[in-house]
Amino acid sequence: MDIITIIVLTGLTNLTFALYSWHQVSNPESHFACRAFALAQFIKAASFILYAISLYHGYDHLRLLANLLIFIGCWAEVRSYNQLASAGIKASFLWAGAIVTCAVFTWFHFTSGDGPNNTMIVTASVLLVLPFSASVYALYQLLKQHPASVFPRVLVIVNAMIGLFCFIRAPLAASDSGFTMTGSVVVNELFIFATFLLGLGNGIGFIGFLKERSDEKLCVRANYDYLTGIYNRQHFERSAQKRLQSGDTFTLYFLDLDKFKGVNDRFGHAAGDEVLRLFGQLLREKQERYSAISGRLGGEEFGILLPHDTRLPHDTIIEQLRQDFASVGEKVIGEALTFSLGACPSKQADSVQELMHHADVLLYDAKHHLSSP
Ligand SMILES: Nc1nc2c(ncn2[C@@H]2O[C@H](COP(=O)(O)OP(=O)(O)OP(=O)(O)O)[C@@H](O)[C@H]2O)c(=O)[nH]1
Repeated sequence: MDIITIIVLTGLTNLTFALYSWHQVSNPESHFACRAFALAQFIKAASFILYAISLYHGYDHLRLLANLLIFIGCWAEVRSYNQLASAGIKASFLWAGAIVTCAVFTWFHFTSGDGPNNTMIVTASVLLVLPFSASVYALYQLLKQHPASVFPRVLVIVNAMIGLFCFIRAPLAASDSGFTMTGSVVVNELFIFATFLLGLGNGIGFIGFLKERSDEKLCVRANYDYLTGIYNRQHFERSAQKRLQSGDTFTLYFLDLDKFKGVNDRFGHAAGDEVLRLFGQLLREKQERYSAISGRLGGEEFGILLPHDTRLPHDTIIEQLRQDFASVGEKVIGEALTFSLGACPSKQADSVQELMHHADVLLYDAKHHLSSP
């Protein structure tokens, strides 16, 4: 495969990533860095296609333009990684980087004589080390934030390797006057091909990372209650069913906040939300401390599944919860709040639905008792 073909392929690959990322911009789950990445890929795609045309026809000034677009595309890519990782690279640094690299390259282009000579390869290779170093810095921040994800690792390696290749290519080109883009230096073809493969890894790494994040967000949305951060009803029931099937013994408690409508009516919906949020937090603490499962089952209805081997007796845990909830009420609305509950031990039912039904009947009795004079 000759150099021009590889460059065209690189441009088409960039174009594919650009179109995909651009399509993702309208997806509400996607990261806002998608737009910057799409823009960078469009610029790079244009630069590689122009570069191929300039080599094919021998248009020097078109090649200068293509080279400048490559620099701008690489700095635009740094911007997208910077946004993705919130790495804190200032916009002024990116602008300065782009302007300086473009200016230096243009100067060399007009002073080193015509043609795709090796001085230009040396200059481009050296200058490209700068944006790739900045990319590695931003992506390393991303890796630190998401150490379990494979994609930031791939991105760091890929960008470090491209930077390294540029670094190695510069002295090789400088020491061999035949090392040009139009000459058939195998080493240069290998460099260009490796850069193409690495560019492929770059796009896959970025898109893979975005996909992983958006899947994670969807998973959280599907399984957790947005207000309290604990499981939603569906996930609570599923988790409880798993415990039941695995033969664990536990008691399921159905908790309903008392006179909650009054909280909303007298203190406003925001205060009501805050009470719900803090109650969810209390349940989450119990979940973490006692290997329990807690969930919001409906508006002001909650569930907690307490295993039978908890350090403290269940009565004590529930009493603590009552006291903590009273304090939440004091804090948010200046009055102690209470909840009613119904409980059902796991051995009394074969399914979670049955367990919840029994607990609900007892809860109803408790509520009825509460509202009776
Ligand atoms: N602030 C807020 N209120 C909610 C939310 N979901 C449900 N509610 C309110 O919870 C209240 C539940 O009212 P009721 O079912 O009458 O319950 P209650 O007032 O606690 O009465 P008892 O259960 O009989 O003590 C309604 O006013 C709902 O609007 C929510 O996400 N935020």
